[in-house]
Amino acid sequence: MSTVEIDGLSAGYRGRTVVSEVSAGIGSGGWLGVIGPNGSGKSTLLKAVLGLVEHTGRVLVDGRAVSGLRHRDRARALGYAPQLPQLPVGLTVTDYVLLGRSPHTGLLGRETGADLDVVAEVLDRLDLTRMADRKLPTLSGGERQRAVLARALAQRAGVLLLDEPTTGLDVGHAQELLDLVDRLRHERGTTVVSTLHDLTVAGQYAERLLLLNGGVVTAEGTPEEVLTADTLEKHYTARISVLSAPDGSPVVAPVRAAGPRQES
Ligand SMILES: Nc1ncnc2c1ncn2[C@@H]1O[C@H](COP(=O)(O)OP(=O)(O)OP(=O)(O)O)[C@@H](O)[C@H]1O
Repeated sequence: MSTVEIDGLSAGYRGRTVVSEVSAGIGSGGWLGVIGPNGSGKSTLLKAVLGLVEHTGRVLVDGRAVSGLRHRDRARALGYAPQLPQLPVGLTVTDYVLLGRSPHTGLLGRETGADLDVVAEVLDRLDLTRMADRKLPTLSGGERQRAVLARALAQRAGVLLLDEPTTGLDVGHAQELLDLVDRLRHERGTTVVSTLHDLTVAGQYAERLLLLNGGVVTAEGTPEEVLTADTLEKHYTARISVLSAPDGSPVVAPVRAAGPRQES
């Protein structure tokens, strides 16, 4: 159960600003989807929320400035699954996911039975139990991606920051993972901020979407408000139709350029 307030957040690398003046508020148990074309600043925005890159502006979790939190408290408040994590080669899946428990372990850093229970539950929910003893480099891309998520979920933070969590996952595992995150938000009030490239999926899960282009917010609102053909064609430089799913949610369909088709 955590609220997040992002206030005038700008961020960049070596003096070059790549995210400018982003503000957004997310209520407890809310899901903000951050969308935008490649290089628009989505990952940088998540890293700035975590305080991992140079930034100005404020991020408040439950009214407390993230910049003022000690490392351990920050890790209890914010769980993070990066897009391209460095995976320690020697660790098994269980050892790696246990790292997510480190903000909760005692001074001696020893895990308890309760920590192991959390890890076992997360592995089960992400369909990783069969691989619990495997070394990370032996996993497929999609299995590795799920292990990264498992570690973030094991942190049991009030806020989850997920950077492209479904990259490399087949449609079934992607759905399973997003359904799991959705359940956490309903069961525990976990607040979610995620980047997502699949715009239809972004609209299915996020309550609100924030569209970045060139590091600035170019649209913000409900999926129905943001996922319009006009807005997407303009900001993605793409040909797009927005259809309506049986439940009324937007389906973003790319449209092939007119031209001769290869006949068989
Ligand atoms: N470590 C870095 N050092 C310097 N520039 C960086 C660094 N990381 C990202 N950038 C630059 O910042 C800009 C925003 O990158 P970012 O990764 O935030 O975009 P993104 O929207 O997440 O992109 P994608 O959809 O391709 O993952 C890009 O121009 C990128 O080249």
